[in-house]
Amino acid sequence: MLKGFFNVPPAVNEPVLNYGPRSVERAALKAALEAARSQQVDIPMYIGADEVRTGNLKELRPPHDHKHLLGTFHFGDKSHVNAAIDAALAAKADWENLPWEQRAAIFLKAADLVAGPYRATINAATMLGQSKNAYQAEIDAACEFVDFLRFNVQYMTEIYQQQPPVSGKGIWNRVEQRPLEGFVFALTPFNFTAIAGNLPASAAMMGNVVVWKPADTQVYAANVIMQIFKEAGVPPGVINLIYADGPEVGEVVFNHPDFAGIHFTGSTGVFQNIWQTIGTNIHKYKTYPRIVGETGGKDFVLAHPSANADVVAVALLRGAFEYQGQKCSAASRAYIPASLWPAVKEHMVREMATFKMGPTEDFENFINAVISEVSFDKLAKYIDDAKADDSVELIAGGNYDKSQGWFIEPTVIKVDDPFYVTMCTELFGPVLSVYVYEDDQFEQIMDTIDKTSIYALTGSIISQDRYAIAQATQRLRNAAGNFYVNDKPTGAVVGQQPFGGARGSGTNDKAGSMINLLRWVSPRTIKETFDPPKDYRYPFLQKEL
Ligand SMILES: NC(=O)c1ccc[n+]([C@@H]2O[C@H](COP(=O)([O-])OP(=O)(O)OC[C@H]3O[C@@H](n4cnc5c(N)ncnc54)[C@H](O)[C@@H]3O)[C@@H](O)[C@H]2O)c1
Ligand SMILES: N[C@@H](CCC=O)C(=O)O
Repeated sequence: MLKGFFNVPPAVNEPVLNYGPRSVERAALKAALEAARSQQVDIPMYIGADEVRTGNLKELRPPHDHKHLLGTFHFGDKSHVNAAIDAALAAKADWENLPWEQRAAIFLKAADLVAGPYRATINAATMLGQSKNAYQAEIDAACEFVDFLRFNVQYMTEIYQQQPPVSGKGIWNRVEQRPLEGFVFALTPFNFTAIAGNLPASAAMMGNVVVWKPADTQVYAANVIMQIFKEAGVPPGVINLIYADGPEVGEVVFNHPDFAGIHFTGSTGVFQNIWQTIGTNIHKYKTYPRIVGETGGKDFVLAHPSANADVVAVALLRGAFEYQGQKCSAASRAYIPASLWPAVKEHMVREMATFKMGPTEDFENFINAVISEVSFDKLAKYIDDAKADDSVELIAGGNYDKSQGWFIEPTVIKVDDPFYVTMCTELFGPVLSVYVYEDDQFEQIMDTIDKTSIYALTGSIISQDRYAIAQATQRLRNAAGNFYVNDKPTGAVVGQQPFGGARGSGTNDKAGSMINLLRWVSPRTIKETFDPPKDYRYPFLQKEL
């Protein structure tokens, strides 16, 4: 066995490629898209060393082209959840006893595979399966995924290096970071390929074994992630990928005595149900499970009267509509001073008329489809209700069409009531609600922002007045876990802006940071005494002479 204090290559952010006309990366991506469209994949579950095919097939179709079949995946049931847990527990001893540098090597290799030979494949899968355009796929499936893997390896070494600062005379104090006893359950959302890969990988990196269930609408790219993990050398059973009905999986996982933790990203309601179930079952577990959940948002942009109207408009155009507003961080409520509104509105309406909407394979399309018919119908209903409401003014968009794909036109509505339903509820789509406040009501509007929704994920202040920036930073300190000054509220970068919100937005364990990795270990303190006493009597017990 190798012995040494090893350093890992310092993590740096993966450069974002630009996919401009005639670029090498654009050609590679176009070829990968064509290859993916020209075949139908048959996607198994991965349990232990086995690829499991049940014959209970579910179809995968691009959200922007629902007549095209990308392939099918094999849906499982409770027996497969149990099999995945058994496979994880069987792999546990070997995996947790593997020297940490070997685990590090596997995930560093996975990062290089994503950055290199799999880049076009994983981006193409994300573009087709989740309807992200080339740039949105690149910053997610390629760059953020690579960053998660490389930075987490570095944080892992930093965690292992943290040792008690003092060892008294004749004593050596040490801290060991044990993997959790049992298995970790990774439950991942549809909207970020990087998050889907990171939730199982971060727990596994720290020596845990994992059962991973992605969203049905993300299975197409999840399958590529699993191929990368396998090629990188993740041993069988360490990460088991299953597809089954969420509540059915939950019933098995949350009743299992070896359930040691959940790594969740998704909606607030689902997470709150999970937490409640875990609480009810707490006596069934061998250890108190770690509960990590990053959840929904109702993210705000606050413009101060001193703000530049173009900066505000661009923060909203990008923040609200990139990836069709399906980012937990998406700007979905804006507070604009009356003096600035005409210029902001003019800029937005003018530019939104230039948005092209359509399939991801046409690189001119800035806007693509929303993820599913369920999401489409929900968004269409909110738009219809808003159009029918006298207190709401339609500023832009408002149309939708499901004939080819789940297309919702980017929509801006202006509301008279700052607590109108679309100001409070997470819609998860390209609908931005704007409230125009009187210029002298800046302080009052911050109180309104703070109490409008249950969430506290991201938010922005846009201002050229430093006093206003300072005031908003202080007053809104609990309204967002990621706060932006003169920027849009989306696009956090691993290693630069650790990501996560509080209140109804999650446990704020900051994905892609040391804070998150600490949730997947259980420290053991070891005290060694070199010359232990051989008589129980302390000096004070001796008789005074
Ligand atoms: N805070 C963050 O970092 C962050 C990041 C990405 C997405 N999100 C949030 O995720 C949501 C969008 O993703 P989504 O639609 O995939 O979320 P979702 O909650 O519908 O699904 C998340 C996962 O939970 C599973 N699931 C759903 N219902 C379940 C149940 N009753 N029991 C067990 N499992 C169940 C799904 O199959 C999926 O794998 C939004 O609310 C968004 O804000 C948050
Ligand atoms: N981390 C991403 C959002 C992830 C949630 O969907 C961002 O900062 O935009």
